[in-house]
Amino acid sequence: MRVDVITIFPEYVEPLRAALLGRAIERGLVSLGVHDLRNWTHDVHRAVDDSPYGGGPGMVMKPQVWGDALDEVCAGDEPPRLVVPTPAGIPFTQEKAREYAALPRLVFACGRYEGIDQRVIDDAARRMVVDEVSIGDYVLVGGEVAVLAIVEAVARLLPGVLGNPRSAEEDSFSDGLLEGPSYTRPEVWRELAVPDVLRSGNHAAIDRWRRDRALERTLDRRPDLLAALPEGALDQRDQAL
Ligand SMILES: Nc1ncccc1[N+](=O)[O-]
Repeated sequence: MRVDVITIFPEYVEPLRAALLGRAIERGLVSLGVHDLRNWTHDVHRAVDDSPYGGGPGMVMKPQVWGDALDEVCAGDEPPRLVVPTPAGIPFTQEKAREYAALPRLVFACGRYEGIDQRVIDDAARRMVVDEVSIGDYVLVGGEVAVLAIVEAVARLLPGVLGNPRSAEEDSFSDGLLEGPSYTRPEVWRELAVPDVLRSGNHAAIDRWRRDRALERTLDRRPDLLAALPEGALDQRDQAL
């Protein structure tokens, strides 16, 4: 997979080259390009923003600069998926991460200030699929943090990136529920014991216990996820909980 990030703070996304993703890059599973948006400015001040039409606070990023940057970075036979992180976007979910993990190319446009001139999105949408996505209902200063989160969520799904591929299948959200509690040695720690069933060796009982804890936690913390489960996802026993 080829990932390109366009930002005015290229150093902000350098962490992508570390750890998990660093290994994926070394092994050629992901190739990463980071581009400084200011390379496409033409004035001595290297301006990337201007005041908003209609007034209002803050600044808007200029269409000409972004247009030239996207023309160059998105060039190629296969148009990339253009991902624009914004608090005004559709929710980025594990399902979206799985969708992106199947794509050959992702280009991330990191907006700062009050966002990017809408015509940049509208123009790009003439040539490629553009996703405006949000990683949460809060306002960050720019899209770079969202890119770190999205690229990590996607890269860990790529075959060969994670040591144990099963963990990607079994983590939270893979079955629509939150993951329940986990335990490791020692059996008792500060007078807190590991639930007996987990040491019973009875795998059917263990799976049942884990699903019950996941259902309870999801009901308690994210009832919206329960409501979103496909028809029939909960069996009789689940309903009883
Ligand atoms: N929440 C956000 N705030 C600023 C930029 C991007 C954002 N996001 O969620 O992708």
